[in-house]
Amino acid sequence: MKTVIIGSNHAGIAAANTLLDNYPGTEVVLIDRNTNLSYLGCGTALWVGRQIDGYEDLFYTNEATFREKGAKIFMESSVTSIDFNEKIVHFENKAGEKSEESYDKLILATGSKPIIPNIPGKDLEGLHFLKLFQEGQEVDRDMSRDDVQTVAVIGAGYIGVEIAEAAKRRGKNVLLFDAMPTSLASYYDPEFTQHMDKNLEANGIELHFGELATEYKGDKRVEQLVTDKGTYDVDMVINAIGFTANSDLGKDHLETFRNGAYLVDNHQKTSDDSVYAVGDCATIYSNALEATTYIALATNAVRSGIIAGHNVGGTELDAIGVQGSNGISIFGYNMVSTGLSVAAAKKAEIDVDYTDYEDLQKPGFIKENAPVKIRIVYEKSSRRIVGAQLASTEDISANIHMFSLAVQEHVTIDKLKLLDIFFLPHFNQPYNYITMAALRAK
Ligand SMILES: Cc1cc2nc3c(=O)[nH]c(=O)nc-3n(C[C@H](O)[C@H](O)[C@H](O)COP(=O)(O)OP(=O)(O)OC[C@H]3O[C@@H](n4cnc5c(N)ncnc54)[C@H](O)[C@@H]3O)c2cc1C
Ligand SMILES: NC(=O)c1ccc[n+]([C@@H]2O[C@H](COP(=O)([O-])OP(=O)(O)OC[C@H]3O[C@@H](n4cnc5c(N)ncnc54)[C@H](O)[C@@H]3O)[C@@H](O)[C@H]2O)c1
Repeated sequence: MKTVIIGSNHAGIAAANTLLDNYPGTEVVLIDRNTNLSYLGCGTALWVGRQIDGYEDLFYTNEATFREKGAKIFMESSVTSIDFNEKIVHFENKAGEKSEESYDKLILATGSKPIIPNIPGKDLEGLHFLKLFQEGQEVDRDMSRDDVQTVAVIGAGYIGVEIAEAAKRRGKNVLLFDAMPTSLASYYDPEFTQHMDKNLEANGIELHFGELATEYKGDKRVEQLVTDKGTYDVDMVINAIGFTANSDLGKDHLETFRNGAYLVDNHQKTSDDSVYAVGDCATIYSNALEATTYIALATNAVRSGIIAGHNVGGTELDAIGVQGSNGISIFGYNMVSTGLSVAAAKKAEIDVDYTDYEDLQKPGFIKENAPVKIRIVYEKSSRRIVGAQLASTEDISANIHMFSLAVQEHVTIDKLKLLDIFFLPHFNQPYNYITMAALRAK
């Protein structure tokens, strides 16, 4: 059997490795238009902000590894069209030479693309996006210019907040804009984001929330950013207002979600029996929403690639859904969340309650210690946990995995009240904040 995989980043790589490692004799062809594969975008802000030495270690595999495993791989080759009836993929390399590959099964792993603000001045120099490795390089180069003193970041989601920190670490004046009244509004409730916002301000980032960019102004290069509330002199702009699915190749043939992502079943199969879709170009099932949705994360890309790989290889494997678990660490302030915030539940018309608690991570007699804030969100009628948020300068990140499982398994808030949680002063308190939050639930 021959499988063609379009897109060889996290999702395509996971699908290819699953097939090559578990199904000997299977024929795998990978096609990607980029020069590189496996770039961990999560490292861009660390590298641009000089928290790590360089970008070299942000790649975890390469073309040669796939060749050694027996795959055919075409880099710098763009798929231009797919004949879904004849099962042929047409592609073109950078020299303009056209080729084609037939398939028995096709895996679409074409990922996502940044949403481009469609406002006047969008073709000026000094405007950036942050998706590809090459875009990270351009941002890094621009930040190295002496005449770049003020950087505007539009979108205070994950990319925006991370790159704002990086720009500040590079000594720039940083202005951070978002349409919402706080940073990270898609992931946390205001009771949590207010702490991140204070943290950003305390570290010298100028916040402009509830403000919409309307125009970029400049001669050749951007010089001003105009919003609905003011005009700002800027030397560089980084746009980070979210991703949308890159489904150009199959959107006329396959069923799609409201944002254009390929609709997939729990085997990652699309509406065409021979075609699978994985990662950021596909939908995903949310256990919190109990519905199909879209969540662009590397973690989901890898898992969905594994699922498609096995199903294509001949082992039936069902996706178990996701919670969209995520985390961020900015100037030493750590936040993690899973499932739905109260605001997200409200938007999805799920009637929820929540329980909050705040305490020191460890007993008071331990010197290296800091407060932890927790919120657990649960559905009023069923009492199932639908989400959790934690924040602290302590590393509280691993707690969120348990809440992810709780959401996945529809555990009720009442089940959490007497859960056996160990105590050791080096790590936590006998009256654990998770227990205390659960006990306080209405
Ligand atoms: C700056 C940044 C930081 C991030 N941080 C995190 C994080 O900390 N944690 C996390 O979980 N996620 C993070 N993400 C999100 C994560 O990177 C994406 O969810 C992930 O890359 C999705 O993987 P993918 O393989 O589905 O798609 P993509 O990474 O978008 O890859 C798609 C591939 O398809 C190729 N392709 C597309 N069209 C064609 C075509 N026509 N022909 C040939 N090839 C094609 C592209 O060249 C690309 O290589 C971050 C993203 C960015 C940009
Ligand atoms: N730490 C992590 O896990 C991590 C890090 C980076 C990226 N990612 C993922 O990559 C994807 C893309 O990240 P992202 O930061 O671009 O998206 P995002 O969805 O996290 O944030 C986009 C932000 O832009 C704002 N926005 C939207 N339209 C706007 C407009 N017109 N003007 C001003 N603000 C506007 C939104 O309110 C939101 O806060 C996301 O799925 C994200 O979860 C994850």
